[in-house]
Amino acid sequence: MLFSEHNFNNRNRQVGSIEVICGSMFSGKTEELIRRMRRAQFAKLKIEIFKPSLDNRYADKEVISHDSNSIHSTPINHSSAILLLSSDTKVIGIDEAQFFDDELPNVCIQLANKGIRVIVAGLDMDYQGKPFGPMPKLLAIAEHIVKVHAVCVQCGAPANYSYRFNDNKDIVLLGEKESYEPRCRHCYYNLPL
Ligand SMILES: Nc1ncnc2c1ncn2[C@@H]1O[C@H](COP(=O)(O)OP(=O)(O)O)[C@@H](O)[C@H]1O
Ligand SMILES: Cc1cn([C@H]2C[C@H](O)[C@@H](COP(=O)(O)O)O2)c(=O)[nH]c1=O
Ligand SMILES: [Zn+2]
Repeated sequence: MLFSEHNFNNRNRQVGSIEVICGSMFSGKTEELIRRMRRAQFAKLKIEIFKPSLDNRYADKEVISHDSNSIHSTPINHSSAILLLSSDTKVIGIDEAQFFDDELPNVCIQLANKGIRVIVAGLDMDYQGKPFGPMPKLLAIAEHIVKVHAVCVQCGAPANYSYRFNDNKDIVLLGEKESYEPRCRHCYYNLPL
């Protein structure tokens, strides 16, 4: 099993954990997060999903995938709000984790140590191919990691990078297909054939 849906140990204690879903844009991170959260709902577990309030691309109170799948979420300004807003919750989902503050890994540790299953989705790299925000720390502390891949729009290979085709140099620049496309290593770095 890639991740643990049964969060009880053999002493029947509830055991928390941290799962990370990472990859480029359009790789299916949000779809995978929604899939896992829905399965937890089917298991009648109390769930909560959080996203950074700066990511208001499609909707304020929903996480929406590029395929228009959606699930209710709570926008927050700082990761510490998750600790206040998640009483009795058994499974917590966090989308667009790359935009959160550096406290997010600590918050996830506190939640997991309380027995909560924490599922985090985010871009591992920014458009420059550099580690993005708190993602490297989250990957280091996670029990379970899955890296998903989009399809390179240039050549059809699995894509690991988010290529930005405008001149804006800010690390944070919300956008979709008008500004970004997923690319494989060859096409991202324009390597010779
Ligand atoms: N180049 C592409 N490769 C893969 N999926 C793509 C591509 N372009 C659009 N999509 C769509 O994006 C969906 C994944 O969306 P989403 O889960 O929101 O991705 P992420 O959260 O990783 O950006 C796919 O199921 C597919 O419908
Ligand atoms: C690479 C990169 C992306 N962003 C922004 C663009 C989108 O608004 C989100 C990523 O969304 P997705 O669900 O993973 O498709 O992040 C950015 O601000 N800076 C970047 O370098
Ligand atoms: Zn390619």
